[in-house]
Amino acid sequence: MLTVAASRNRSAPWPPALSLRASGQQTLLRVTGDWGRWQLATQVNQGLFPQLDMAGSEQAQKLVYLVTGGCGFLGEHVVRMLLQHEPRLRELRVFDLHLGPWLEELKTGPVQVTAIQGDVTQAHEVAAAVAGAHVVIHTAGLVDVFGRTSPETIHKVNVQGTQNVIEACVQTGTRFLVYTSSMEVVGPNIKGHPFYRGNEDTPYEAVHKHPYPCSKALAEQLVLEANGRKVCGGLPLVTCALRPTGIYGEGHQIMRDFYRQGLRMGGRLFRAIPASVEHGRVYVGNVAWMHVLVARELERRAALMGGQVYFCYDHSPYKSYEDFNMEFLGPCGLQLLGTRPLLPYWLLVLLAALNALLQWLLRPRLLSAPMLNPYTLAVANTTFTVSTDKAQRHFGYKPLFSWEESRTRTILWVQTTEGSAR
Ligand SMILES: NC(=O)c1ccc[n+]([C@@H]2O[C@H](COP(=O)([O-])OP(=O)(O)OC[C@H]3O[C@@H](n4cnc5c(N)ncnc54)[C@H](O)[C@@H]3O)[C@@H](O)[C@H]2O)c1
Ligand SMILES: CC(C)CCC[C@@H](C)[C@H]1CC[C@H]2[C@@H]3[C@H](O)C=C4C[C@@H](O)CC[C@]4(C)[C@H]3CC[C@]12C
Repeated sequence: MLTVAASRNRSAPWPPALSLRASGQQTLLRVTGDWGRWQLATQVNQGLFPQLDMAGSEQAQKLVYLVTGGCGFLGEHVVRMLLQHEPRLRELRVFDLHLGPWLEELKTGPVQVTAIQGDVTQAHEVAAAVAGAHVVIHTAGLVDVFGRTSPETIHKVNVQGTQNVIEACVQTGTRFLVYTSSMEVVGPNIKGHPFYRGNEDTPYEAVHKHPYPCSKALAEQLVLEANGRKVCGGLPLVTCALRPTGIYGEGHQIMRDFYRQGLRMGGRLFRAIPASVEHGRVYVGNVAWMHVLVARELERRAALMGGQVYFCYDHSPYKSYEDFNMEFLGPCGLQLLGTRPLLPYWLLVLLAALNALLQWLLRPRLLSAPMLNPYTLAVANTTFTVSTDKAQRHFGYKPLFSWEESRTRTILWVQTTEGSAR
């Protein structure tokens, strides 16, 4: 018999903990949450759902994986996905500048989870973490399009950090490197050219000025050029890069910010971008799943996949940035007002420029950075969507989560994490 139990405790009254039990004995599925996080802690790591293990549980647990940035928005999903779907794992190293407390709960399963507090800009720390790993999934990065961090720091973390990861692989003999790149490596470009449902081979003039896309483009290039380099022991390094579009899902900070902003404005948001501008989005669970599959298949299909780039995609609908957000914020009680932008575009451009000027004048004293600046406006206002099947052709990727599931999970997350804020 299956029972579902909900519990609330005084110190963390929301969200409630839900558990699914078989015959009143063993907990099969536990959904917990705390004030800042939505956590889905399945017991797959403890061997209760062997049928979910996609790679066949008969294989010995022998592999060591390292996930850099493993405590970030995407990184946490990659870590949890690996524990669920990579039965050959013996040890999972989670490397991050800031370690999350949720890592503790993962340490009780059969896979050794090793938390490593470290900085990718420190070559010796990276080399120590990489030594002995079979696969490195490099998601660590500084994601800043709001001008909170200096261009030098963004370059140091995203480019020098990636170079350190590559050199560590070469020095220590690690052969498989998966890099989390970004759609921003391609575009939108500074000329505002649309990229309409393009694929990895669609010609596009990729010209950047902003430090974030520049750094991601350089880092991706380093990773791809490193493919085939001889690592310690003489075998070739196999690398590839995944390019997510705008990721959404449980833990997405910007979605949370929009929700809070809507609540502050009495449940209303005002349309700023025309509904006809399509912005590519992909569910975090599917992006994580792509990382797991690439990491698994890179050895067997090295000749095909080495040095390749793959957009991350799923069945999320093509919509404008704001209309897409409303798929989640609508069911949470927010309304997007206007079928057309409230302000004329020239005024938005002016406001964005004013924000940038103020930020420049007040630096380094300005602690919070506005969402609207010339760069974010250009990205939100330029069509950029992908339509491709390259990942399916090369390594059999199919989205693990349907659009309905991705949507439901995201709505639940917004409701639970922000329930207390109302
Ligand atoms: N969020 C998106 O929409 C999106 C889209 C495309 C690509 N990406 C890429 O995905 C990756 C993860 O992004 P995210 O959205 O999860 O961002 P995030 O900020 O949530 O995660 C990044 C993680 O990297 C860690 N990190 C930062 N600097 C570090 C350093 N010097 N040393 C070690 N760790 C460090 C952070 O502590 C954080 O945990 C990034 O490389 C980003 O460029 C993100
Ligand atoms: C004009 C305002 C009303 C809206 C501003 C929205 C803006 C903050 C959003 C729009 C598009 C977003 C980016 C996009 O989803 C893709 C990426 C790629 C990824 O590598 C990093 C994040 C980033 C740049 C998103 C940042 C937030 C953006 C610009």
